[in-house]
Amino acid sequence: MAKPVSIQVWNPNGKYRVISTKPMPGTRWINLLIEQDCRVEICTEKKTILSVDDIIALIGNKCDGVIGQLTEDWGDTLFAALSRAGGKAFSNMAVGYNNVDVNAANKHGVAVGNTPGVLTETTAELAASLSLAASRRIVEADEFMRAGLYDGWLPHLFVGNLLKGQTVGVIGAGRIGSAYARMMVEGFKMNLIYYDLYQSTRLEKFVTAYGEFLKSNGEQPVYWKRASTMEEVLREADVISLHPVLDKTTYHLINKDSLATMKKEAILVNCSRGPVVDEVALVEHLKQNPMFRVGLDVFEDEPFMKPGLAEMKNAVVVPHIASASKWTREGMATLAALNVLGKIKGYPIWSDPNRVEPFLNENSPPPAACPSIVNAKALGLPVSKL
Ligand SMILES: NC(=O)C1=CN([C@@H]2O[C@H](COP(=O)(O)OP(=O)(O)OC[C@H]3O[C@@H](n4cnc5c(N)ncnc54)[C@H](O)[C@@H]3O)[C@@H](O)[C@H]2O)C=CC1
Ligand SMILES: O=C(O)C(=O)CO
Repeated sequence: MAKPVSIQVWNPNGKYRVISTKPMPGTRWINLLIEQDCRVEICTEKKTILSVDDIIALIGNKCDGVIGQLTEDWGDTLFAALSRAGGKAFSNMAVGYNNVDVNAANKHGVAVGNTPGVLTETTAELAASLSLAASRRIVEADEFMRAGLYDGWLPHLFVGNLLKGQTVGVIGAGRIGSAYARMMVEGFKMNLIYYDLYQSTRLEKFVTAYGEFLKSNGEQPVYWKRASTMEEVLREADVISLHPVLDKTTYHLINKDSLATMKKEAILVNCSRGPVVDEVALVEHLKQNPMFRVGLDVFEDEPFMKPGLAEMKNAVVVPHIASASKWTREGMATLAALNVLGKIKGYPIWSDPNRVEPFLNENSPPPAACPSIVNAKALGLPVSKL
């Protein structure tokens, strides 16, 4: 058993004990909990990733709800501990919840929250940044400059790819994938090919309308295509960005064979989850194809990179920062806190997790609902009429 971890306490006399396994940005989330009679305990332990034992020590004998992080392993052991302590609510401070065993939560009657919507644009913007950084070799050029190697303009110096008129491929055209597609189509006049299990009519309508607008201005229009297989996207796209959930259908979706299907000079961006890409196969592909470039925010064995990746000049790597804008991170903290608070207070579940703005308006109290509970149906929780 790990020794008890250090904590900061807010509102010590609050009736409901809510734990946050990490300090989170902003103070609104703390105030919202305190106003509703919660004692808030924030783990201030220096170590970045808490173990299951650390979290069990935090939960203790009485705990009404926990706000946790995507780095934590929320399985049967933790849900059993939370349930024994009287807890009925857990929320990830993340939209992705592949670190959570939802069946185990169901078994112990614990509601599982996530934070959709508030990070859509921020994450899409990072995917767009990685697309540009990779296509225009920005990191390589920056390193070259700082190393004092620049001794004058040259016709061949850091020549990269023009995006305009090329095709952007999106795999997983949900909230973030669609936002990214729109940025790339509108911002760089790229054509779109996408693959998803579901049709994205709104995205298609957007590209059609933008194409018509360009045409009416005498410019080359843009086009969209919904691919019937992922391979079609891999074959046709010049820039491919991955935005599906991580589950058993998307594990190693990009592997040796799929990499071989892509164009030799293609750009691959991953802002979804590391295991969507077979990183060992990717390193080999980067070695064999120096004109193939990659922009990665996530890694298969975070916080580590597979051997060889750090040495690859044709890879841009950043440490899982896609949702890291101040507004988004504060909003994620608010949504996670309101998921836990709402369940503690017996509020119903917000009917549309794609429309969370009312919870984020700092000038008015949030609706009396849980913004997003992924196992609401399994637990038979009522839906808000608001
Ligand atoms: N790097 C980062 O910091 C961040 C990463 N994420 C990741 O992005 C993921 C997506 O987030 P949202 O767009 O909000 O979720 P979403 O649920 O709106 O979109 C996911 C899409 O993936 C599609 N999909 C599922 N299985 C698929 C398959 N086998 N092939 C193709 N498409 C498939 C779904 O139909 C859906 O349209 C999250 O689950 C999370 O893992 C999200 C935010 C920040
Ligand atoms: O929300 C998520 O799923 C993340 O990866 C962090 O923003």
